[in-house]
Amino acid sequence: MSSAKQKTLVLKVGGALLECDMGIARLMQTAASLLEQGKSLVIVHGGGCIVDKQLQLNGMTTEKKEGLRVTPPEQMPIIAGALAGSANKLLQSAARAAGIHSVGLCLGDGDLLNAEIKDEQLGAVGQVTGGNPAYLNFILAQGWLPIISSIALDLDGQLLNVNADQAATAVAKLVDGKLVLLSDVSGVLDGKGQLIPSLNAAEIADLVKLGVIEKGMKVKVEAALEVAQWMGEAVQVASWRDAAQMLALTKGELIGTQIQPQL
Ligand SMILES: Nc1ncnc2c1ncn2[C@@H]1O[C@H](COP(=O)(O)OP(=O)(O)O)[C@@H](O)[C@H]1O
Ligand SMILES: CC(=O)N[C@@H](CCC(=O)OP(=O)(O)O)C(=O)O
Repeated sequence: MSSAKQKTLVLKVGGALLECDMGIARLMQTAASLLEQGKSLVIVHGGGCIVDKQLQLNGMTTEKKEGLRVTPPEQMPIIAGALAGSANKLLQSAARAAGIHSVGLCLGDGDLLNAEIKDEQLGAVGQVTGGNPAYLNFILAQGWLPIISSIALDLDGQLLNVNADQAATAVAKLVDGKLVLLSDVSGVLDGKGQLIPSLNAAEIADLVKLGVIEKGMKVKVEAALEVAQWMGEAVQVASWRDAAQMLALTKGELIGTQIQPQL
């Protein structure tokens, strides 16, 4: 087996998946199939839609700046509850139903990854700093599936809200793994809604300038590009919604858009 095949696969899921029982079940079937093949797998998740709902139920308004949620510290208990609680346990529950032994974590568990305030104007939004893979490696060595939310702790113990694509990027780097970002679209789409099979840094910059790549997808491709550069291999952006892509993933085939490193 080549060393590339032995790399831990980090799958990031988020968005509307958390509101789609069929999508969650298919994701966990895919995970079960990868684990049966002896693959080492980590799931990192978001759940922006659950956060939106919980904040609304609590009479709070919310806004995003360039794809990142402005997080007033008083909203943090609700956001942490939505991501590290509701979303994380929803996925764990589906993992159990698919016969998977999982461990639900946030970025702060076992000091996996530390974080610091990213920008005072965004409030309690975290930017991941260094970490320690020991606890994650222990879980993986048992053959268990870590399911990690994007809630982090700073060195003083303050809870911080990290964008889940950026959290997945940091986890992939931590375990020197392969990263696949699964969203509700089949990959990065061009101005006509067609899938773009491959993108490099210059092409991404052009599409961002033209406004074709925006909002959450801008954060996603920039996170993907950072990991691709760091690892020297492509990061895939694809869809959890697409049954054919999920099947291809279990076969180790390339899916969605390949975000290419600069060689
Ligand atoms: N060029 C693009 N191609 C595909 N999706 C795009 C593009 N530009 C913006 N988007 C938006 O980005 C969304 C995916 O980002 P995001 O909502 O953050 O996903 P997730 O919550 O799954 O991480 C898509 O549903 C789409 O609305
Ligand atoms: C700072 C920031 O934006 N945090 C995100 C974390 C969750 C997330 O990224 O969820 P998706 O993957 O579903 O978008 C948020 O509060 O929505």
